[in-house]
Amino acid sequence: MSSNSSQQQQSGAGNGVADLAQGMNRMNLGGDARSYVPPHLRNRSGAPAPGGALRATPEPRLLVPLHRAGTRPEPVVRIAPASGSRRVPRSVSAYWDPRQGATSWPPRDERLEGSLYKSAHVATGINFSKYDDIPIEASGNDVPNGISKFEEADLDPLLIENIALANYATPTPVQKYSIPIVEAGRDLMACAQTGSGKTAGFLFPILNEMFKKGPPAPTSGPGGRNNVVCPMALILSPTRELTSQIYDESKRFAYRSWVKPVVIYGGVPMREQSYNLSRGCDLLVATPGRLVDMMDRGYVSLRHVKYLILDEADRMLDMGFEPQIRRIVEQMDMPPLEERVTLMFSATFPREIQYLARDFLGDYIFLSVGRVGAASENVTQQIVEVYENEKYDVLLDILNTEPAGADNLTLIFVETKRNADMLANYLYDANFPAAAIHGDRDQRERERALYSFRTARTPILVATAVAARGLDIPNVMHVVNYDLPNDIDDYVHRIGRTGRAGNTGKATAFFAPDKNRNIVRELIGILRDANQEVPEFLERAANEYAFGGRGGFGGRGGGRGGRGGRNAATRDFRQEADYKTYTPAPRSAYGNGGGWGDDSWGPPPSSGSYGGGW
Ligand SMILES: Nc1ncnc2c1ncn2[C@@H]1O[C@H](COP(=O)(O)OP(=O)(O)OP(=O)(O)O)[C@@H](O)[C@H]1O
Repeated sequence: MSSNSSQQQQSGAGNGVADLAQGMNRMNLGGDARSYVPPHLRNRSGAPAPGGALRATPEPRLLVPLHRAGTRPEPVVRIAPASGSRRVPRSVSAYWDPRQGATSWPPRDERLEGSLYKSAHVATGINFSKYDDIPIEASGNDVPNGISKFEEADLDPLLIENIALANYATPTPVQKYSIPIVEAGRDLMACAQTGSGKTAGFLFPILNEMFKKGPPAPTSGPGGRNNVVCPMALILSPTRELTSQIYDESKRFAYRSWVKPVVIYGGVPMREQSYNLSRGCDLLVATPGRLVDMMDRGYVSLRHVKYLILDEADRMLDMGFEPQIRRIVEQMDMPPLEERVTLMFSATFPREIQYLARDFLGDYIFLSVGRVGAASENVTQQIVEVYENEKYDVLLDILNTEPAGADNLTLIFVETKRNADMLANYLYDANFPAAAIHGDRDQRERERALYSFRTARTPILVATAVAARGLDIPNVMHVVNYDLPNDIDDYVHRIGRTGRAGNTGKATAFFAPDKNRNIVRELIGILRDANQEVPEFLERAANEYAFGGRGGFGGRGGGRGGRGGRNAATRDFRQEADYKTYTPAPRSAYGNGGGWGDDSWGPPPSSGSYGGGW
């Protein structure tokens, strides 16, 4: 491609056994964890003797962070030598010389590699190469050429090694372009289908730049404070689980480098997170609410941020999050947009959000892989007409016909937290081991539910929209929309929990004619775009809705695919004729029916028409 606008789960009472067993495991772990003293802290006063009696962990004090203010970074031992471990205690400065760059890498650690690279990787499926057939459009000024292989990019040798360890042979389309775009120092708004590798699409280029450029020169902390951590890259994402997943991915690719990723999110005590921060943080992965808390308490400063990434960017700029994002980006100490690289990624980018996003981006490149807001063609979609009172029976039929199991995890979406708990309980009582995840469960319960789903102890997970975006869970073969969402983009993200990385999957949606007519036209658009069958009852419902005087086709903004549709056909809204004069509809006219806030903060919806939280 050349330049210039180129075409180119609460476990209910029923599932208590699995939860209890796991809870006990955790309790044991917790006890061990409290007695454990890292080797480099042993022999300090107050530390228990190895094997000694448990004692309460003292409130961790802030240690001197990597980017200590006012001095050169002190050698900070990042990996403590455990007896019998092959890890060698070395300081960061032993691997990084400001004049020569990386001088050597720490030795490989097979045990660590085993946990970093084996457990999380989803095998790429038969349709992986088909990603190459998806049309790519990159628009903006001076669009850099894409790459076709990782080797073509000027990647740091350590990153290449880590990519090989992850078994990534070829870049996905979004990665082919994001790498050179970031290398050219450009801002990016990237829209690509669910499961198509967007996470690596932003991690690879920012880690690459960080590996090459090294840590920033230390400067004084705000107000002369020197115990504030100043990450060089900040990744924001809407949910705790997704944030945690991105952190895991960043550890894989930052392996053996000087870059230390840290994760912070709500729902868990701050103490451990602030302790982790105090040990140095170069790449921070956060939910907005917890980040604001940490900044207000003076743990974090953003003044060294060179790379700002909004994953699920359309969600991050939606009404529930926008005020926090503005605060973080515009009202704290983050460098202005000319002095940082800002990247936004999602599978959906409504026009209104593209409009808003301009406030955070410089002269950005818009990259779309396939149609903006389209569902992955790797997911076979089936829509079933079911009235509310029939849903449970139809679900049992499905589960009896296609039993969920270790290789066939089934994810069921419902609209309300209460229904999530109730349905999981009913299923459990009917001998279908199910867990539930939603925003009213505490974080430990949420993690337990997700863990028991991933490990197929409960191969059915009933979820609210909290699990709709970004989660990459191997072997999710079937997504059931027990309740359809009010927002078509939520539908696209939900069904995108299956059919990932070139694998195929199946999605079944219960269309309730009495409730779901508001998204019928957009749903038809999604089905057609993905070459799926459109059932006759849907066409009929669309016609009835159109002539029933209920706001006309498409509801908000004229419907998908039409001029002015939310995910406009013309993709980059800057290419539309009315771009200069365009002003979005009042914010109350759109948004996300699924919920609000980062589930640790945020105002409740002011309008009764929304889903009432995750
Ligand atoms: N180049 C690659 N080669 C092989 N597998 C890859 C490659 N890039 C990503 N993957 C794998 O593809 C899966 C999906 O990637 P990822 O979670 O980044 O998708 P996504 O586009 O962010 O999806 P979503 O829109 O749902 O957030 C992951 O299991 C990841 O490990």
